[in-house]
Amino acid sequence: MSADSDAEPTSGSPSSVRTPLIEIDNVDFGYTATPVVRDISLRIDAGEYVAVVGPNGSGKSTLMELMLGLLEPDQGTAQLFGEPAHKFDDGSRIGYVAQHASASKEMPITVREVVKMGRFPHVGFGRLSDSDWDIVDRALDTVGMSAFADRRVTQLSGGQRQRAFIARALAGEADLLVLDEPTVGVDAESVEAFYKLLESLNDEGITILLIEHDLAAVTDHADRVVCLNGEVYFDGPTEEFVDSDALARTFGAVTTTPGDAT
Ligand SMILES: Nc1ncnc2c1ncn2[C@@H]1O[C@H](COP(=O)(O)OP(=O)(O)OP(=O)(O)O)[C@@H](O)[C@H]1O
Repeated sequence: MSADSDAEPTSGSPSSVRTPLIEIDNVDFGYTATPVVRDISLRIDAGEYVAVVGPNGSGKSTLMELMLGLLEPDQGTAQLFGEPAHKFDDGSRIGYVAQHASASKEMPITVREVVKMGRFPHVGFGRLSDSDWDIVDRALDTVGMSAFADRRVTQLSGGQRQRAFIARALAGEADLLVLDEPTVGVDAESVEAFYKLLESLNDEGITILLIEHDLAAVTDHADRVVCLNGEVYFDGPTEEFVDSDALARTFGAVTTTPGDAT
C-alpha cells in the first residue's frame, strides 16, 4: 500500500474518509546546491502510526522539518493540516518530542510545570482553570507520571522525561505527535513500555510520526514504514517492509563507516 493508493476513500461512508494531516508532493530540498532529499511524495492521514527510518544522514530529520514547516522545499509543496506547512501556526495541534539529549537542557522545572505548558496555547499564558488542571492531571495519569508530578525534570530518567514531554503534548490536546528518536539514551526496560504507550495513544486516535533508529521498535509497533535514503525507498505497511528487500537496499546504498549505519 502506498500513501497515494490510500488517498481516496473506498466508499462514500464518512468513516472511510481519511483526513490528511501531512501532504508532501514532489519535494526536493538541500542546505546547499546539493539536494539532501529528492522527489519526496507522501501523505500521512489522521490516525496513522508511521515510522521514518533510514541510515545516518539519509535526510530523516530534514524531512521531518519540511513536514513541520521548519524548512521550506526548494521544489514541490509541503502541507500541514491543509495549509502550506511553513505558514501553519497552530502549534497546539502538534506535540514534538525531541531526542533525550536536547531535553536534558530543559530548565529545572517540575514535571507538572512542563505539562502545564501544554495548556498555554489554549489559555494564552493566563491562569489555568480547574478544567485545564484536570486536563494536565489526566495527561500525567495517561503517561504514568502522576507520582512524579512534583519532581524536577532534570531528576528524571530518560524514559520518564520523554513521558513528561508526551504528557505536555497530550495536555495541549495535540492531534499529531512527532517524535525524533525518542528512546535514544532510554534504558532498555523503559523502551518497550514507551512504545506500548505510543500504541495506546494511537489507539485513542492520536497520529504518530516517529523518526527511529531502532528498527525492532519500528517493526514491532508502527503500522507503516517510510524508508528513506535521500529518496523514498519504501513506503507501505510494516509487514510488507519486513518481507521486502527495502532494508538491504536502503541501508546498503549508503557509504558509512563501520557501525555508523543503524
Ligand atoms: N543545518 C544543516 N546545514 C547543512 N547541512 C545539513 C544541516 N542539517 C543536516 N545537514 C546535512 O543533511 C544531510 C541529512 O541530514 P539529516 O539530519 O536530515 O539526516 P538524518 O537521517 O536525520 O541523520 P541522523 O540519523 O544521523 O540523525 C546530512 O548530510 C547532513 O550533514
